[in-house]
Amino acid sequence: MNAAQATEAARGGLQIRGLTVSFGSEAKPVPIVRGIDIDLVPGQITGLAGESGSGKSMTGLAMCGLLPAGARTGGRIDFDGKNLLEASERELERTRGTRVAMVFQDPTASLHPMLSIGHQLTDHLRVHEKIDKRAARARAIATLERVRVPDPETAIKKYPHQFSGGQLQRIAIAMAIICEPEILIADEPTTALDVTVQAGVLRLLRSLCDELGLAVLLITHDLGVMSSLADRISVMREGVIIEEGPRFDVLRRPREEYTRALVAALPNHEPFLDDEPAVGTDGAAARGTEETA
Ligand SMILES: Nc1ncnc2c1ncn2[C@@H]1O[C@H](COP(=O)(O)OP(=O)(O)OP(=O)(O)O)[C@@H](O)[C@H]1O
Repeated sequence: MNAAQATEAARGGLQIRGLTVSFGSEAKPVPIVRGIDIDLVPGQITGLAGESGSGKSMTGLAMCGLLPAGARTGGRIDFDGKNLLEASERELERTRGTRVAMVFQDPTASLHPMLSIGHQLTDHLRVHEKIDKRAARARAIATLERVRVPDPETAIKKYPHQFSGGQLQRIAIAMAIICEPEILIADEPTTALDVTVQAGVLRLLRSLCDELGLAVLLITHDLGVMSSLADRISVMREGVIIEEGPRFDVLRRPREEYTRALVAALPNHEPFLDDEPAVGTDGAAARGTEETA
């Protein structure tokens, strides 16, 4: 580790530098991510916005060592003094789900349909921590409480099909945070949800970020989602970050034509143009009423 990396490691969070992801052969590479920099800071939500196919998900997957077979990477993903791109599969297994966790668009992707919620939460915990069954059950209940799943004592006995989409996403978030990770990557976490429950899940992410000091990467094509949540926003286009900055700078004074078009396309973008932010960068809205549907 050089001096600069040692300083970053001491600061915590995660730093992506010059990340590239490509497919195809070495002779004919198809670049997907073309040398991007992103900082994930404890207690902050970093938004990664951009249209479909711009490389957002590949960026998130690279951070977890979950890129599809055939993907080639370059650059660095520095976490705790190590470049995750050079980590062995064993090291990645130890990190993934415990220190760097991911939530996907479809919560059922991280839940087994035939196992009770309690079984899945405690199994996941006990794979990674030396903890007896009773203590694991208590942690599962406490984590479900933290993500505002009603009646956790009953919920742990139920199966995924017995919950609504919004509740399932909360349970998937519980799976992601039960081992107390430092980094949470949320890839389109509300895209599949009914609009009436989206806001509640987003507020939950904000409050977890604030309460647990999580460094969150929020990936979404929907700039509207960022507008109420992210501290900083990076806008990605064709594998490149074309604009980056504090949320209200990016939304109110976009420098790039592409970002301006994204902002203009929002159905109701007036709040971002107000002098007073609709939601403070300190996550004020997150502390408001939180529906749990
Ligand atoms: N296994 C693969 N081989 C080759 N190209 C791939 C593979 N998987 C994904 N891609 C390409 O990588 C590009 C970026 O995909 P990515 O999923 O990161 O985009 P995105 O910005 O997250 O968009 P979306 O919101 O649609 O998921 C896409 O053009 C896709 O076709």
